[in-house]
Amino acid sequence: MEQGADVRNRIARISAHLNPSTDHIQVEGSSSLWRADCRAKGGSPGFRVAILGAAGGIGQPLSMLMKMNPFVSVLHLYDVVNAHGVTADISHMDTGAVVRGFLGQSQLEDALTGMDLVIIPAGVPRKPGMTRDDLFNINAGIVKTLCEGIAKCCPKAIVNVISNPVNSTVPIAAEVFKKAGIYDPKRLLGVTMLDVVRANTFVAEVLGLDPREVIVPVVGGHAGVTILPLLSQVKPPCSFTQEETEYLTSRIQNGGTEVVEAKAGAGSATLSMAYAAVKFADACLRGLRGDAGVVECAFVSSQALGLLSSQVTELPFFASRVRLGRNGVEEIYPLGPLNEYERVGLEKAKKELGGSIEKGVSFVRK
Ligand SMILES: NC(=O)c1ccc[n+]([C@@H]2O[C@H](COP(=O)([O-])OP(=O)(O)OC[C@H]3O[C@@H](n4cnc5c(N)ncnc54)[C@H](O)[C@@H]3O)[C@@H](O)[C@H]2O)c1
Ligand SMILES: O=C(O)C[C@H](O)C(=O)O
Repeated sequence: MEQGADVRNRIARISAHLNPSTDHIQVEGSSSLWRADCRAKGGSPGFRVAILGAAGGIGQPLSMLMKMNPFVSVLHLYDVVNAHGVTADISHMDTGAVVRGFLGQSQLEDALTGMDLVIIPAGVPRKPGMTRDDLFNINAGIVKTLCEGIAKCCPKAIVNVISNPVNSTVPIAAEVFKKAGIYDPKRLLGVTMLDVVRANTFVAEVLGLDPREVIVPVVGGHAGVTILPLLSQVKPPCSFTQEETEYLTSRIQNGGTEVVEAKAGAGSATLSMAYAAVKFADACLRGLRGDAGVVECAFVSSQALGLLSSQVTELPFFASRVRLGRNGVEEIYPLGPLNEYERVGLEKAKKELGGSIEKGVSFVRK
């Protein structure tokens, strides 16, 4: 049995590692004290993950799901509102990760220091009648500021950008990192997983299959015609009529708008996005851990591997199937054989994508 003085000493040692306003660790008996002590020193195995925009519609369910992820040992929840409320709530879940909350710009650096993976769902969502590009004026500045913090505090972290318009916010992040001299294209990934999740679901419906059995590669970008599902490469192998192809392509490209309209002014996809973001983050962590054969679609620099020969298109960024590993993107797969319908779609996608990328680049360079 520990004596009173020993317990007090332990509390004093733990306190030295904790911020009482942000850390939520149960301190009851000697065994829980010991656990808290180990974790406060980063003693438990696993990755350190920060979510920026953690109190939002995506941020909250994403935080909850990341708290359930067995690869996560430390979870930092940052927002400009309600970060501590969400943190207190999530910290009561009896899973392994230690959760800490950070509120407002003055705590951004503490939120980011030492992180292995940073997920960014911060920013405003669409309302009916808006395009994702209509969010640029507000979200570009938010992403820029957050990435400046990443460059300073965790330059080696893998960064998952969710904030729209992804086709522009990822180039913004790249430019910020270049300016800071820490840009590693392998570590910056735009999250297009929701397009894949939707494509798997809609294709499975048409084929009468379980969506978990279906894999649809979706390439290009994350807005309207830039979302290019490759229905000729669906697994398991199958074929579609022209009518099915047109229906599926249009439904996948307009999936976001379908949700925005159904929510009728109350925002855009949050729950399915949190699911998709966690699926993607989990893949990034499995890659970091050294698992083999982790392949997902993501919007990445076409030169992520520093080899012009690996460039999928002439554009500087493009969503492709990528293999994830210890350094982030380890391999970018070529588009593979496209049918005529997909070749036409690719040309449309590239035209729009080029302008969106350029808009992001010049926002930082101006
Ligand atoms: N990539 C995708 O597939 C995809 C899917 C759905 C939504 N999105 C995008 O994700 C973003 C967030 O959507 P949402 O529904 O969660 O919105 P939301 O408004 O519900 O939440 C956004 C959160 O960001 C926070 N925030 C704002 N400025 C911030 C800053 N400077 N630093 C930190 N946090 C800040 C807000 O306080 C809020 O909590 C939107 O831009 C939306 O378009 C992307
Ligand atoms: O459609 C939106 O504005 C949000 C997101 O990009 C989505 O695809 O659901």
